[in-house]
Amino acid sequence: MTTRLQVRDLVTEFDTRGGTVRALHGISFEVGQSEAVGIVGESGSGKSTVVRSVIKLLMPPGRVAGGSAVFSGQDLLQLRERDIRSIRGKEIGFIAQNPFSALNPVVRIEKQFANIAKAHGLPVDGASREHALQLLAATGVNEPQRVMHGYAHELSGGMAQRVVIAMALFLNPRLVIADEPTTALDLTVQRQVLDTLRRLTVDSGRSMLIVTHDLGVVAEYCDRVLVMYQGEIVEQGEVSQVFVDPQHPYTVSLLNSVVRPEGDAAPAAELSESWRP
Ligand SMILES: Nc1ncnc2c1ncn2[C@@H]1O[C@H](COP(=O)(O)OP(=O)(O)OP(=O)(O)O)[C@@H](O)[C@H]1O
Repeated sequence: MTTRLQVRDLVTEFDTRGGTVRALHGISFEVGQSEAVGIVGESGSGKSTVVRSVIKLLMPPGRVAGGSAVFSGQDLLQLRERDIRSIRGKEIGFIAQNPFSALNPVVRIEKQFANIAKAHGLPVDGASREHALQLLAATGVNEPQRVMHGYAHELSGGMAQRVVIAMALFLNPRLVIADEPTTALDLTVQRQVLDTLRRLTVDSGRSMLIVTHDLGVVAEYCDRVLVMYQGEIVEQGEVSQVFVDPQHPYTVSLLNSVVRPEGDAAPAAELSESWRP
């Protein structure tokens, strides 16, 4: 399998008043071509920090303190801001948890698509507009023409997230990174959006790295899984392997939390209590 992203010994720290907090303790993983990799783990385990570190979208006081993230032969972590910007959007699409934070409230959706193309020196013409409309339709946006003319505030959360996904796919990135892309959506919409995301990425030869707290999403949409606990990957492997025969006690407790007879998932705090390193 061709490796698309190779992360090695990633260390990320947050400088706080109380001192330096190490959020990632040297983690390593890969994402292959045509592969969807899920990152799971309880709240605060470091899932978002991983993806934000890799694409250099970590907000201060966070900083990468070590390691590498090689994509297309270059270490993203060593790139200057200008250079990583030319990769983000074009070669790596990013979908954040809150779609409204990714959309500009005062610019029409159509113009936002155009701005993405312009930022990468690509033509804005009838063909690019048609491509945007097709992506909006493919992600399940009703009346794409009307949406293109409108503003973000006119959209429901579900529609806004579909627009953000269409924007992330607009320049045909080879890797799409999504941080809890469907958490804000209701279950039916969640499935539709994830079906579309998988079809437009992995099924089209691209790769996907998706952060989620939902093991069902991983089981259904991912090929491999990384299980995180307190800033470390405690287990990783094929979903079919890890979910059927987990090797690490934390993975076991995580899986048990969703397959309880009474059908309730254990809250994260309880989950931590059930397994201590
Ligand atoms: N602004 C910050 N200041 C200090 N420490 C932080 C900050 N943001 C994150 N951290 C540290 O990084 C750890 C990982 O946070 P992160 O948001 O990556 O976790 P997560 O697994 O994505 O959680 P969630 O599922 O709730 O989004 C936290 O437990 C905390 O120790």
